[in-house]
Amino acid sequence: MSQKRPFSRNQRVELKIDDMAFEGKGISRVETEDGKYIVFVPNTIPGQVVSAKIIKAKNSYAEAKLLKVITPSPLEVEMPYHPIPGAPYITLPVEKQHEYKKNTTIELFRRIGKIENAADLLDEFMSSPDDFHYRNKMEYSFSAVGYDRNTDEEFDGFTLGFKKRGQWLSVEQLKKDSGLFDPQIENALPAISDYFTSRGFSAWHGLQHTGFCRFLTVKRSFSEDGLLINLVTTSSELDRFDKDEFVAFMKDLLGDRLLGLVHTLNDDIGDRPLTTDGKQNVIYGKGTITEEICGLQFRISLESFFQTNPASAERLYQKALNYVFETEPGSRPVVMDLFSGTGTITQLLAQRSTDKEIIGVELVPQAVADAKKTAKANGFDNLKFFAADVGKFLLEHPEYTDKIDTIVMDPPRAGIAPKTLRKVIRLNAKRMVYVSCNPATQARDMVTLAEAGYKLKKYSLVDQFPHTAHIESVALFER
Ligand SMILES: C[S@@+](CC[C@H](N)C(=O)[O-])C[C@H]1O[C@@H](n2cnc3c(N)ncnc32)[C@H](O)[C@@H]1O
Repeated sequence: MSQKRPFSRNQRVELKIDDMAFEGKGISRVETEDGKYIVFVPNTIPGQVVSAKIIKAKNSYAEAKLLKVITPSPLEVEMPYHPIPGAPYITLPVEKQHEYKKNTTIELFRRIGKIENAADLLDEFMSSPDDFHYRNKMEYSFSAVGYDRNTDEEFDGFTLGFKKRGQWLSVEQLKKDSGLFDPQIENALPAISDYFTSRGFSAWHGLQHTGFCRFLTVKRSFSEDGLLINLVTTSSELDRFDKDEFVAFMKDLLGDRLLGLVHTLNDDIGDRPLTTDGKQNVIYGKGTITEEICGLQFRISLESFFQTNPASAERLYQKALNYVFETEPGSRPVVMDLFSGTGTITQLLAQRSTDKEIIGVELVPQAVADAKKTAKANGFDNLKFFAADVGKFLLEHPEYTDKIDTIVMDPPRAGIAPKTLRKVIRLNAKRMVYVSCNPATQARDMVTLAEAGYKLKKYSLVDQFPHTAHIESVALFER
């Protein structure tokens, strides 16, 4: 039934949040003459009263952007951390976050994936081994335009921290640990800011394209208990920058935990830390770190992709592997890992499946090169990696049809392109284990798989990113 829209675009409204939908979208049910009208407000918590701006107004619902929380929810608890845009639900107890993530994903699989018994097929909801300080990388921005969360105002001044939610210019100075990453480096950010301001260095101004300090990106190895830091600057004030003094300062701050310090020169106006022209110098220690997952060693450079919460990724992978190996392995000779990235799953498959040919297919050549290197270092020689688009690869290799018992696939957030999924189906595998960082696209793909005779047997959900809206899913399909 259509009704009159109670709100128009750009209107500022005050809303009480009643419930939560998939992806952590707060739901406000507004009383109108025609009944209840729904407004979705991402980054809000049931029970909050918020000020929001309508960005889309349809007859049946509207979407709004959070401007400010006016009254907190009775569900929220005090946190000792600096609030950041990347952790909008940190004040909601983790058990409550799990409840919302679980219920909204079940509902999504029911509604979009057409899985009527989605609640019964949930095998396990797995929490992250650590609910706090679980991340292994963070990117901080320097800015000449600051943001003050208390007054909600911008000001001219040197800051180092995270950008204000939803925009790219102003940055709020991170004053202490955010609860997500490494407390030692985050508690030290004010001192790093002071280091540069006391020596008269300027911060990047995103509109004027001027300034020296641009980004501080940090990678952390849990197994080495150390940090690899990349300072990104322009060349504008380079003649005054004393690298040795900066190294000494950082060593003093971090001690033995400083594994490497890289200085990247980036004069591009684009808002990205890494440049393409290679002006990167290791000014202290080493330029890569290593991490361990399920007993395998991975070398991580500044550029390479690696799971952001390794301890939780380990649980996710173990679950995926259990789904692959819990049924009778079958006699077909090939196992395929599609969208294989840096080859983590491929190598874990090789650990447990020595008599099969194991194939990884991944689009990004750099990731494939990393995968080959780590596979060699970990002693696997029954692996083949192809740098190719999955759809194109399958078109060019019809010989794998009927040769596979199990396909593992871990596509990006956008899911699997419909044409590519049809090619995967044509391989005629007996089982598919589908790992997804976006259950919304996985739900869409479930419909295509069901039409092709692949029945969802069970799935597990993994809370890889506590305090955010994200949830990972691993699902087993059988023909
Ligand atoms: C979620 S990641 C998979 C991570 C991988 N399992 C790992 O542990 O490193 C998805 C991967 O799919 C790759 N990708 C995206 N589109 C692709 C395509 N059309 N064909 C092949 N790979 C693709 C991305 O580059 C990315 O590495």
